Amino acid sequence: MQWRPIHRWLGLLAGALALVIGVTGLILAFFPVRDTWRAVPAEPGLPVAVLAQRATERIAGIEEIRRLPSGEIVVYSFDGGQARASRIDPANGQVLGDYQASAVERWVRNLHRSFMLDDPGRLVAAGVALAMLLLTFSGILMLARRLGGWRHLASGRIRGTPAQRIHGISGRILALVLALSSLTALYMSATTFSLIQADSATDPDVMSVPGDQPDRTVGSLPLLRALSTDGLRKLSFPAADDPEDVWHVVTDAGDGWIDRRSGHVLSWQPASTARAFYDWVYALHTGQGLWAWALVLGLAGLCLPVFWVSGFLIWRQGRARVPRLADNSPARRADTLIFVASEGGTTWGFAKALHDALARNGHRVHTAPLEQFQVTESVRQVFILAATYGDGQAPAHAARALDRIVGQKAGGVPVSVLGFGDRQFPAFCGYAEALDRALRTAGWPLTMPLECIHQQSAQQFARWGAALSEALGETLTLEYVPRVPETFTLELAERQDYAGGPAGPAAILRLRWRDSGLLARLLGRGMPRFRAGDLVGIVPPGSPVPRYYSLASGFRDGFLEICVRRMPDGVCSGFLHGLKPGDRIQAFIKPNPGFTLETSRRPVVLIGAGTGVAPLAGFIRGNVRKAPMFLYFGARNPDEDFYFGAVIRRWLEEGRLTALRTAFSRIKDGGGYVQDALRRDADRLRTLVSKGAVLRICGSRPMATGVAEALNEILGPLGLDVRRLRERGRYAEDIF
Ligand SMILES: Cc1cc2nc3c(=O)[nH]c(=O)nc-3n(C[C@H](O)[C@H](O)[C@H](O)COP(=O)(O)O)c2cc1C
Repeated sequence: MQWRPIHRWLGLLAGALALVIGVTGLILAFFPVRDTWRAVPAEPGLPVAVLAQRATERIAGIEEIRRLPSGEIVVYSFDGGQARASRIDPANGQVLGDYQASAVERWVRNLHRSFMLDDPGRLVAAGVALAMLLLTFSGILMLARRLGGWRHLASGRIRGTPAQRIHGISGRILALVLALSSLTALYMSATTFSLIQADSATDPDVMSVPGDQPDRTVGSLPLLRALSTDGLRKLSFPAADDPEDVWHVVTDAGDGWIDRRSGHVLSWQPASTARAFYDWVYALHTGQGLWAWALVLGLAGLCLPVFWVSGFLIWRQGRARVPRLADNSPARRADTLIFVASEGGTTWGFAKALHDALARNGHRVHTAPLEQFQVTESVRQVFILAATYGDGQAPAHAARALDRIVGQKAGGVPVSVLGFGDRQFPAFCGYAEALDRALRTAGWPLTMPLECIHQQSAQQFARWGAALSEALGETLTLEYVPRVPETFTLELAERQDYAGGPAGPAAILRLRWRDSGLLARLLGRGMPRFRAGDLVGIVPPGSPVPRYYSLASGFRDGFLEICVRRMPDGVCSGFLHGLKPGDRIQAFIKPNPGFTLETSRRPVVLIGAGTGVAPLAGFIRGNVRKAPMFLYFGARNPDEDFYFGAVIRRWLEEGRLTALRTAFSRIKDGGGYVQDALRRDADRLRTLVSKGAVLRICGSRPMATGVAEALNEILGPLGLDVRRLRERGRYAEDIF
């Protein structure tokens, strides 16, 4: 089932009406709280007879006494030609004031129940409740999928634009409340339209036995003396002008009818389960008598506008991410098909480059989302470009695409898969692999073997393009220009320069941003939240291609810090090294969810070399809770390239860093390389890993390979290795 379009369209349409229901619901939730606040409840165990006796002594012409869910006692009377409803003090029957729902309350309630349109409006409101139920259900399914399965639903970190995070986080918190509100609303609508019977019992045919005796006083009626006010709902008095009329008492336990003269119980009907159920449904929906729950309901009402606006923004942002394909041939006429599975939209950029290159060569190319996979007669070749999400799963829109592909009979047309993923994740390009496996098993031929592109590498894509050119025997020029997301301005606040040794100088740059306001943030235009270990993309002047640097600070630190080595002929590093305090640059954030650290009390082992220490320094800086953190740092010479050295020592004193082990390769007795430092500390590392430690490695590829080899040796006795730690999400690398 394709939940995304259902969720989107229901959300946009029914969501607008749900706004009215949400806002009025928020206002209505206030009344149960006020009622509970105002109520003067009866003392526990007060017999109904005593309460009624006290009331009759103070008020003439009583017709009915009600106990409201808030505990308030209200007496309805008719005296001197005037009907009144009075709140009384059950301790003495004294009138506390009139009881009347305010005009505002009635107006809001009518709007909430029926949009002021009586029965047709009630039907629409029921439709909205049904839509809300479907929205909650589809939203939770989509969220579970996005987070990599049901087990991550409660605790998985929701990433994305501020709108996506607001939508997901508030949805996760309130899904249950919204589902319950919708279900209870539907049940109540069904009883209103008599589709369900709320109370199956019918009143017995009873009357008071005629006679000359006078009426018994209410205080002397045995049933009412036995019943407690705690369970009272209402007590109807017999009409003065009808000698056959009876007392009728309604309690949580059941209904009783009493002879007005003898005081005998004429009939007792225990409360039906249907009524008890309806009462629960009513209380759950309205919060009547459950003031704390009413507050939760109010919060849910408040969230509806937030949902709607954030959902609308997500829809708009999603549309903006998919590039326009000027010459997309109709599927039935195309000779080449390109199918795309993408969550964040970047894979579409690669698809467009392939589409344009093939179209330039005279192919009739049709590009579409993967769930539309269908190979028509005119087709000669098919390409699938697929990103992986969650735990090796499909992007949400393509969740059912694999079933669809498996369900189709293999033809002779070659289908090639190009995967997009990130090596940080244990299931690197897991979805592309699954697609490729399914296609091969089904017998589809291929033009190109499966290739997996790491972190949207333009170079890797170009290499794949060159191989494709060769395989097709035609010259293909893939012009992939990364779509640079909306950028923001950063201003250099300060810089710290290091000699850096033979590899060239390096600098730590601290940059600041100007606050862009909430609206801009919601629209995805402001300074996004980021965490140490995420990446900042910087677009140097005169180049369309951004370069990425690991972040040594988090948003909460109030600045953005990176450590940049000046590369020979490096366009971006040269530009950054030329910056002076006060100079401005354009940048954007690229989340690096596989690498950033979740807050926990687990020990953390950080291993890095050279400028690779930057994100690790960011983790230590953010360790305000002082979880056990161990840094293994490798450099050449402490005087040249011990980046962050001074501040790391300070963090060590403050307890943000538990222990520091350094290895300097170019000085005498410096300790060699970082992997040598690991081997020297093997016992401690084994203890930490057996306590559940999480490892983060950052630096060059040769360093990462050396570290992985050393750790495999060290962890061997524990029956563990890097691969297994990676699979368990405890080992991640950031390699440059
Ligand atoms: C929340 C999240 C989960 C991810 N999970 C995986 C994964 O399990 N395996 C993988 O190889 N890549 C994973 N990635 C990386 C993306 O697949 C990769 O960045 C891809 O290029 C995104 O393409 P898109 O922008 O078209 O969706 C994940 C990215 C995010 C943001």
